[in-house]
Amino acid sequence: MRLDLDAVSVTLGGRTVVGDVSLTVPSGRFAALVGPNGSGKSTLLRTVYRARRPNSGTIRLDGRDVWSMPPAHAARNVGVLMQEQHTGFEFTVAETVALGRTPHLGFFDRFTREDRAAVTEALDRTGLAAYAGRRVGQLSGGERQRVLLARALAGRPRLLVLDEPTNHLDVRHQLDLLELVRDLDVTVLAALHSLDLAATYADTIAVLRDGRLVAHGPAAEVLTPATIGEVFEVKATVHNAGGRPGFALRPRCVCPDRRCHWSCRERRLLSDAR
Ligand SMILES: Nc1ncnc2c1ncn2[C@@H]1O[C@H](COP(=O)(O)OP(=O)(O)OP(=O)(O)O)[C@@H](O)[C@H]1O
Repeated sequence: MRLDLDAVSVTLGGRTVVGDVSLTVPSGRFAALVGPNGSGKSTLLRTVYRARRPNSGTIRLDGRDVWSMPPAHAARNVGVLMQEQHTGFEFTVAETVALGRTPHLGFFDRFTREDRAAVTEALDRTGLAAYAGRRVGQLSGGERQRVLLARALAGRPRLLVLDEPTNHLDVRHQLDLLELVRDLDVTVLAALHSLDLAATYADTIAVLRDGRLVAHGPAAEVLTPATIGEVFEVKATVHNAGGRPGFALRPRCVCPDRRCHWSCRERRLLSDAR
């Protein structure tokens, strides 16, 4: 499923937090959204899965405006893994994952063989088959994150929107999740904080700063020392890590006293605010 964002802007609290963002993710491709805290990544993702209507601009799935289509149609096509998503802790893993089939069911519909197969497949793919009967409240944060991914996959989406999907996951499960997502035959738009993971798994990287799209393209073209340095305010060196860019990052001093650490940056912000 092709995703097109055209001049998308969102204003919150009188401030433009996403400004005039246009980008395309072709069908089956994986685009990573990177940018500093507060740069508008989550807000932009929310416009795609219909949680936040943009003030202007359009979002199209295979050419159809997401905000004009019936909500159920969007829900059947778009799987979502948000930050800090809440789940009913008293539900079992299987029950939670089964909720991912909701957009496919009418009000009085019963679970069909296809629904059950989709849930089983999602549990298998995320390595959760053995957890099916466990209560979600008894799981670790990382295990719960996998349950939420399984719930998104159970809907057999054609577009996956992921907001920091590797939060709470240990290194192996971060890799497992992104390998799994990359190998699915779906389009992916994922906000990631790790430049290394973005460069390893995404076909293209979209860089946001202050709500604006600074660059979008293959990692080797976009994640340059100059762009990383400017956008994240760090010193970056980029090396070849097995055919894709790898990064060494150090703090960059932005203070008059040239002391590179958080507290001096905080002091500067405080003195600017006074
Ligand atoms: N409801 C709201 N009202 C006012 N401002 C908001 C609201 N929601 C978000 N913001 C602001 O919009 C900006 C973008 O927030 P957003 O959560 O999209 O950033 P982000 O890039 O996802 O950040 P992070 O990496 O920290 O998750 C932030 O400055 C945030 O404070």
